[in-house]
Amino acid sequence: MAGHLPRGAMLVVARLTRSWRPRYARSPMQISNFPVLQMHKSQTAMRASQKDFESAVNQMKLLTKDPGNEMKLKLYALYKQATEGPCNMPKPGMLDLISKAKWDAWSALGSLPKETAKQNYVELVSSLSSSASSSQGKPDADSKQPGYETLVVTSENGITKIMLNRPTKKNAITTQMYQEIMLALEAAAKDDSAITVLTGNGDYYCSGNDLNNFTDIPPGGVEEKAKNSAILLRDFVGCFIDFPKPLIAVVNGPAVGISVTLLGLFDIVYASDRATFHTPFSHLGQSPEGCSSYMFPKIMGSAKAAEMLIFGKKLTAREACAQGLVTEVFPDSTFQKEVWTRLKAYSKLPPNAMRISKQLIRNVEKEKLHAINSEESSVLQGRWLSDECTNAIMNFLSRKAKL
Ligand SMILES: CCCCCC/C=C/C(=O)SCCNC(=O)CCNC(=O)[C@H](O)C(C)(C)COP(=O)(O)OP(=O)(O)OC[C@H]1O[C@@H](n2cnc3c(N)ncnc32)[C@H](O)[C@@H]1OP(=O)(O)O
Repeated sequence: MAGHLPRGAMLVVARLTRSWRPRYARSPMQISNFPVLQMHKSQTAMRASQKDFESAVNQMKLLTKDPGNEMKLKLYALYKQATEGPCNMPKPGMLDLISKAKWDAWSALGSLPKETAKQNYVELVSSLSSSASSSQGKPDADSKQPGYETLVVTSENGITKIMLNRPTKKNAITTQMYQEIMLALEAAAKDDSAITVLTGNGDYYCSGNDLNNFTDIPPGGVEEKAKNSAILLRDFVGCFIDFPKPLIAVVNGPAVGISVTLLGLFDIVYASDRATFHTPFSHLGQSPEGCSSYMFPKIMGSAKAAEMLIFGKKLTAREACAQGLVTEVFPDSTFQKEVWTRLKAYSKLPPNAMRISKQLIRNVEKEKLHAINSEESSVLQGRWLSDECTNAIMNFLSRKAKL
């Protein structure tokens, strides 16, 4: 919670709990009696109907364990979005902290369609039931994997899903999140799943590097910070280069910066027609990473790659598909249903055959990709120390500039 809400909101949002009295003192938890809450996440995504939504809403009323303030805000926001659409309330005053926290959570969902909000709500309630039944010691094959604060990682039906989970910050990637994604990929490489999926929670896929990462300066000063960041970047991208199984990006909304460049290292990229693809490196005084300086010209030709990587041209999903960066675009209203139906079918293909085919394709240029990754990281290390970059980040952090 600390990283996700303003401090003031964090302090007072605890007061939300007063009107959310846990019922565990009164009756035992009965979540396991509600089949909709035992559905797997992808199943709920595929099937979320009005009935599922209403069941999930009813189930929340019976929840006996307090899910925590952050979760309550997420559920509140999704409920409002699902029933009323985008936030239509006037922004509450600064001193009305509870209403402000709720307003922030709702408005962070932007123009997320009602249907998607409904599905996400059902999924979230389902994930609560998974962790509730695990904590009761019941076997739970599709439970949310523990140990991640910035991600929701689930494994079921042969699919490991890694979901970026900072929706109120548009899933901007913090230093902790880089580390957790690496851990999740490392675990997914070894687990029983056939395919691995990366996606985002909320209205964004990912807004790229969290620009606040640059404000945490170690005792060695900015030079040490730049050096450590370059090492982190190289290791992070290295995990994508080496990932041994089919890796699929489910781009649920706009994507910025490193979340776009990395797409060149995925095997499939499915995008909602609401998604956009933006790499504003020059605007930020930075330079491309994620092996995009090699992969983008290879995928889309050097002129189109230059337009994106040098001039920061933002592509729509359809443009990105025409350029070969995206595999297929789906209408946002049916995106989750269509994509997960497709992925579920792919996950049933023989896993070893898929793994071997992927490695044949990747091994041809794995060494080259590692060399490019090292070079891009080293160039960025220098960029991070430049005035152009420092000024751009200061502008964003002082809210003078937005993309
Ligand atoms: C180890 C280091 C490796 C570095 C690798 C190199 C990587 C490079 C890149 O990824 S470059 C791209 C960096 N990203 C950006 O420049 C995006 C900055 N964000 C924006 O321009 C906008 O926030 C937006 C267009 C993504 C969304 O605009 P809008 O819809 O108006 O929402 P808000 O701006 O109000 O955003 C909501 C909330 O999220 C915070 N936020 C969004 N993106 C970032 C970000 N990248 N870093 C930090 N914070 C971000 C934003 O500040 C708001 O927070 P608040 O509610 O004000 O607390």
